[in-house]
Formats: sequence, C-alpha cells, structure tokens
Amino acid sequence: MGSTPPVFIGAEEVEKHLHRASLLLPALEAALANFSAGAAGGVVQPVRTVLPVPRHGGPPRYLGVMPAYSAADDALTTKLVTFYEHLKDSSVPSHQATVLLFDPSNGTLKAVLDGSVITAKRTAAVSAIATKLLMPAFAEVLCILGAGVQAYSHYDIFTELFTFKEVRIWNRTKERAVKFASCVSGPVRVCSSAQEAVTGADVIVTATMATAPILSGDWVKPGAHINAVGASRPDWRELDDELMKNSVLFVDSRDAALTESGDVILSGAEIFAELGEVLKGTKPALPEKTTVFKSLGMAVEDTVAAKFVYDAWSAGN
Ligand SMILES: NC(=O)C1=CN([C@@H]2O[C@H](COP(=O)(O)OP(=O)(O)OC[C@H]3O[C@@H](n4cnc5c(N)ncnc54)[C@H](O)[C@@H]3O)[C@@H](O)[C@H]2O)C=CC1
Ligand SMILES: O=C(O)C1=NCCCC1
Repeated sequence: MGSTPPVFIGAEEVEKHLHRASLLLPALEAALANFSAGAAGGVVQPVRTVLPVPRHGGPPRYLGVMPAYSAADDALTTKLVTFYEHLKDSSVPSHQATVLLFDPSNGTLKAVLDGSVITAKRTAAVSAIATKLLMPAFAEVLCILGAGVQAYSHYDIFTELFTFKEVRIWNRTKERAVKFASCVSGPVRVCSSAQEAVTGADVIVTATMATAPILSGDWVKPGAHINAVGASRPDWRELDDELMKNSVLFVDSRDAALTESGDVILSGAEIFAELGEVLKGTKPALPEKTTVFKSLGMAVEDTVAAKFVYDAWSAGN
C-alpha cells in the first residue's frame, strides 16, 4: 500500500482560510512565549540558514531555510524563502516562500503550502502583538515606511485592531505610495519624505528593502513605538544609531538579532527583552518609553500559521 501523497495548498486557498491575519494572534502569542521559555517551551528552532546566491554585478539575492518544531502544536515545518532585491522590469515579488508541513510522528510530508501569504500575514500579526504591548496610550497616528507586500498586510491588521485618526505612508518611489493609498480601504496621507511621515507619529512600521538607515532618531516623537520589519542582514540598516541607542529594544529572538540584524549588531544597542518574555510576564513592556521591536521573522511563526491553514483546509475537505 503506497503512502498518501502530500496535498498542495496554493496562495488562493491559504488566503481563503487565513482571510484575516488576526486569526493567527492566539497561536502566535503562544508560540512567541513558548520560544522564549527555552527548552521548557518545546520550540526547536535554529537561527535560519541564509544562502547568498552569487551573481556578478547583480543585486543581493538570498535563499533562507527556516525549520521549526512546536511541541505545543505537535507541528513540524520548514519554510524555504527567497528574497531578491527587485530586478529591473521584473514582475516577480521580491519575496517568495513555500512551507513544507510534516507529520512529526513518522516524518511524512503532509502538505506543501504557499508561504508568501503566510509570511505577509504572520509578520504583520507579530508586529500587531508588539504594538498592542508597546505602543503609547492614546496612539493616534500610524506611519508606514515602504509600500510593498508587508506594508499592505500591516495596514490591514493595524487598522482592524487599533483606532488611528490618521495613517501616513512614505515610499522611496512615490508612485507606489500613491497606489497604496488608492488600494487600501481607508484614507491614507501620502508623504513626500520619510521625515514628514514620521514627525508626530505614535506608531511607525519600517518595511522596506533599505540597506542604509531610512529612519532617524531625530524625527521620532518621544514615547513612539517602532516595528522595524526590514533589514534582515547583518550589514543592512533601516534605523540609525541614535534611534537604536535611545530606545528600549525588543526582539523576536536574541540569537537571530545578534546574528542577522544590522540595526542591532552595527549600532551596538542593548537588547532589553524578547517579545515572548513580555508575553510570559518575565519582562515589562514599558509603553511609556520610546520602543523598537526589531522583527526578523521566526520559523515557528510559520509553523503555527501553516498548521492553522492546514487544519482549516482539512476541516473543509
Ligand atoms: N521581519 C519579518 O518577519 C519579515 C521581514 N521582511 C522584510 O520586510 C521588508 C519588506 O518586505 P516586502 O514588503 O515583502 O518587500 P517588497 O519588495 O514588497 O517592498 C519593499 C518596499 O521597499 C521599497 N524599497 C526598496 N529598496 C529600498 C531602499 N533602498 N530604501 C527605501 N525603500 C526601498 C520598495 O519601493 C518597496 O515599496 C523587507 O526588508 C523584507 O525582507 C519580509 C518578510 C518577513
Ligand atoms: O521571516 C521571514 O520569512 C523573512 N524574514 C526576513 C527576510 C526574509 C523572509
């Protein structure tokens, strides 16, 4: 008797079962806390392997390999994600991902899932978790720097969960920011400079492919909260030294931040806590201070998201 072949769950099906990123919040909060509990939390997750794809004269290109096992969910996955700086005249997204879901009891591959929707939604949901804990009371202005895939997923969950009076966007190429403002469901102010967008903002999301700082500490309102989502290589930056050194720094994973984050490594900023430690209550949130959540993205976030989608898909089949 042959074994059952793995199912393929494409982007449309993933979107159907994960129409709102907020559906992932309980599973992600638990996964972050379990991760930060060490061995007792039952998360097995090495820092991702990132393979450069060399090509003479070309822009940076990488393949990331992200395995994780979560005992609480009894779920085993690995995500394969390529991230390529946009090639000129390419319509291909800069990030493309696939998640492989295994049966942990026997090692059999059960499903191959589109990972791009999962990556967009779980990243935004984790930023929303950080924001709920770290943003100042009475936050009124949301500012998004970058107008790509992550900008859209962050807009969706932030406007679902929080009540901002104003949303602002800036992008290096203004056309993309204008397109963003015309595509999303609510009013958005398109700003001509990052400084204009940031000034007076209470919550800031940086989600660009920048390799040098685009956000300066000078511009940031004291007490604001920043979700720093881009700059996932040790020599890439989104935030300047002043902001990194004068904020309270939260990360998803200390090991990953000290291996992969140019903003952390090159500024020498001290890490205050992992988000999971705040969720467990072993570290305080300090929302009255200026706070930075440096997000790098963790494999276990993909594990719980893939399990969520697979379970919903299985229930409907
Ligand atoms: N922390 C996490 O869990 C994750 C982080 N990311 C990172 O988030 C960032 C955004 O990802 P996506 O929205 O998928 O990418 P995208 O390619 O869809 O959008 C990137 C945006 O950055 C802008 N941009 C490109 N180069 C720039 C530069 N040098 N300076 C300023 N802006 C620039 C582009 O105009 C574009 O609007 C990337 O750095 C990506 O690697 C992506 C997935 C997960
Ligand atoms: O967590 C992820 O997935 C990614 N993080 C940084 C950039 C590539 C994808």
